[in-house]
Amino acid sequence: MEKSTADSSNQPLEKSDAETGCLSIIVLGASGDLAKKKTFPALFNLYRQGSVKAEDVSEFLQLMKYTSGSYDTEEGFRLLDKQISEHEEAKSSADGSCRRLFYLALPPSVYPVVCKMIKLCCMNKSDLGGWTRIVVEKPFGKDLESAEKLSSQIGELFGEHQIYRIDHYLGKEMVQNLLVLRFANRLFVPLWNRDNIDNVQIVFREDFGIEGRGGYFDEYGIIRDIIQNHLLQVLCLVAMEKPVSLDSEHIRDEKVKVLQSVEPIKDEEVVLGQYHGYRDDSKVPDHSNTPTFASIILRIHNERWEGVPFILKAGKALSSKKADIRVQFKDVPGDIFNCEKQGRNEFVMRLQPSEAMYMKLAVKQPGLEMSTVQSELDLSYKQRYHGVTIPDAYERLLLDTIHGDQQHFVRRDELKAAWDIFTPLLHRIDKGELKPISYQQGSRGPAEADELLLRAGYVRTHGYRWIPPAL
Ligand SMILES: NC(=O)C1=CN([C@@H]2O[C@H](COP(=O)(O)OP(=O)(O)OC[C@H]3O[C@@H](n4cnc5c(N)ncnc54)[C@H](OP(=O)(O)O)[C@@H]3O)[C@@H](O)[C@H]2O)C=CC1
Ligand SMILES: O=C1O[C@H](COP(=O)(O)O)[C@@H](O)[C@H](O)[C@H]1O
Repeated sequence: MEKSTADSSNQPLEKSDAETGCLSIIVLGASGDLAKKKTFPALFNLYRQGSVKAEDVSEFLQLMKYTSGSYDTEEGFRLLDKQISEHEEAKSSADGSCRRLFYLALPPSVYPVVCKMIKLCCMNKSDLGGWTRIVVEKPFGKDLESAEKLSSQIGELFGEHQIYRIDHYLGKEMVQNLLVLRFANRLFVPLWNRDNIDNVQIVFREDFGIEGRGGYFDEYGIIRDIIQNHLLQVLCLVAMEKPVSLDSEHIRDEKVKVLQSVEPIKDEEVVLGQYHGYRDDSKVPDHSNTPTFASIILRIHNERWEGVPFILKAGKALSSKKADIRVQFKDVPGDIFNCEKQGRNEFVMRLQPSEAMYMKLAVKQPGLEMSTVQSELDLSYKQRYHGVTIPDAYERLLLDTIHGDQQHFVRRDELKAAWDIFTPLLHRIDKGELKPISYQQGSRGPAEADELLLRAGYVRTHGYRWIPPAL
């Protein structure tokens, strides 16, 4: 554990394996939407799993204390500190160490002042060890400059080992599976490169619009909301080299290298959309230029990926709700079965809904004739892992923060490299130099996005029909 009590240098003073002692989780912004929808349900589920008899939500609620106060004055934070200290004294654990986890479910504009107040009033004071950690949510900045400013402000108060920048996609089962799949299977090792892979798609679709989040969404748009963080993090795990070990720094070192190898985005490789009716939201200006859909090709300039387009696509108010990664392989040279037109090999990982991975491939059509058909090797989690509950991303990530594991959190240089990629494009959209194309709600988004996909080299399978296996 890090002993950060009397440490003003922001460096970890001491490490030990023990993660014991009184734990206080302080949710700042407890009455907000994020806390209601994600943070408290995740905490309740963690509590329920760790306790034998706590099925009852009232037991969980009894563990909570609510304090209200202003974010920019010492008074409220002194009171908060007093309450945490009382709790720590009441619970005084065998080794006397105390752990304080501050979860900032707040607008980023107040992160600096809140962090300042925590540092001033609420740090772990136990002489016997423990730690103070800060969890921050996205959006972490609006562009490179604002993100760096925010990072510097928080970085003056806390060490990188104390800051946990959440990207909840890194807590999803199938996203966490990526490293295992790529590096624990000999099957994939020789294939995962430009010699065999033609193109990669990382797709997020939602079948509902902004639903009351117009104020937030119009300021950020789909690129800042989904692509610059969630989809780009997935891209890193798809494209990175094998890390030296599973140590969080080793993994993040490799992710940074991928991000730094991304080439500048070209205008002709971007399609933006805005759904018809978006501007009806009372908080959205009548002439808003904010995209609710974007399809963007990223190109990675390195030995493994030169020439392979990574198509990142995200949209709101579309015909379906899903998130998946689709890796399309090249054609087989010298096709003796004349099966090329039936479609290429594709490896698909569906992150949601219903986690699955499947490989689309050509097989002999069952029967007397020597003809081929496109079929699949299918690992559908519901069928294969019958009765297993897959934990919510926030549950895993909260547990990681308690265990001090930063593997699934975004490091400062990673964040900077991510903003580096998208800032020029975002600035041009903000200035109105690039305009979104209008699309109908419940559609696939602008037809131009499918045209871009074809131009990128994606070959669609026609006539493929999946028959779900019976349970
Ligand atoms: N284990 C499982 O659960 C399995 C499920 N299936 C299901 O079978 C169905 C077919 O699977 P699959 O072939 O992989 O996926 P799809 O046919 O849904 O998509 C394949 C590709 O074609 C694009 N596309 C889809 N519709 C259109 C369109 N009208 N015009 C242009 N492009 C389009 C998709 O883009 P975009 O991604 O943007 O939609 C994607 O790039 C899916 O519903 C899939 O979920 C298949 C195998 C296993
Ligand atoms: O971060 C966000 O993610 C959600 C989608 O999360 P998911 O886990 O349901 O895929 C999205 O609706 C929201 O706009 C965005 O801020």
